[in-house]
Amino acid sequence: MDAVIKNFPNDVGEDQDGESRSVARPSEEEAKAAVELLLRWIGEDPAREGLLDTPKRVARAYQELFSGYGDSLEEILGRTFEEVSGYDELVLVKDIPFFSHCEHHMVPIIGKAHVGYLPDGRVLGLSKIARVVDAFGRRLQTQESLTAQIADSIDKTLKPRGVAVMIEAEHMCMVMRGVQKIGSTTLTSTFTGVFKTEPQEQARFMSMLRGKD
Ligand SMILES: Nc1nc2c(ncn2[C@@H]2O[C@H](COP(=O)(O)OP(=O)(O)OP(=O)(O)O)[C@@H](O)[C@H]2O)c(=O)[nH]1
Ligand SMILES: [Zn+2]
Repeated sequence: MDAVIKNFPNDVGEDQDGESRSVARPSEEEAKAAVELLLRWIGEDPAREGLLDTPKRVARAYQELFSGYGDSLEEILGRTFEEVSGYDELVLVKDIPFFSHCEHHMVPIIGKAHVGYLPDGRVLGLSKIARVVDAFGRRLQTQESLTAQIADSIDKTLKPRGVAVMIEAEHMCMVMRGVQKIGSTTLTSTFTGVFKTEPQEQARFMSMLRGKD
């Protein structure tokens, strides 16, 4: 064991029960041995030339694909600034591409996130919204949790009048295996604040998303 990483599956530093959690992290050698085992599990020979460096490559690729566990939401969302022009209308960043992995099969989820909020004096740098999507996307996920985590983290740190998040994604566990439904898309949405309490705000988000505003 060479380190202990904090696992933040559901929120900024908390698990689904609201308690902070940490898991023991194996060494890179241990991770490589696990990949070698999986190679044998699929019927491969880890000793053949083409596969000699594969455990190392996979262990490193996993570090990149799952780098979200190391991202600090406080750092990403900590820098907000006052909107001096007095703009207090909907800010919508749409079509943010992301790659995630489903927590059931550990295969890719490929999709787009649409994130909107109604400022209450302070605004976020636009790139930070895309960074939040990546920070939660680069973890094992369900689409529902991903949607809720993006909304919650922006809601808690920026404290806007409301946050609206919609995600459209294709789950490779439904495409490449199992029911094999190529082209099926899953849509999820979550609303906080006035998007929840005022139907016309939610309708405005939806029509702006569809380009009708
Ligand atoms: N709600 C939800 N379900 C998901 C998501 N990603 C994958 N799943 C589903 O998780 C379920 C896991 O079902 P299980 O019956 O335990 O696993 P399985 O035998 O591999 O299921 P099949 O995919 O039907 O073959 C499947 O129905 C997947 O489609 C997600 O983001 N949200
Ligand atoms: Zn899956």
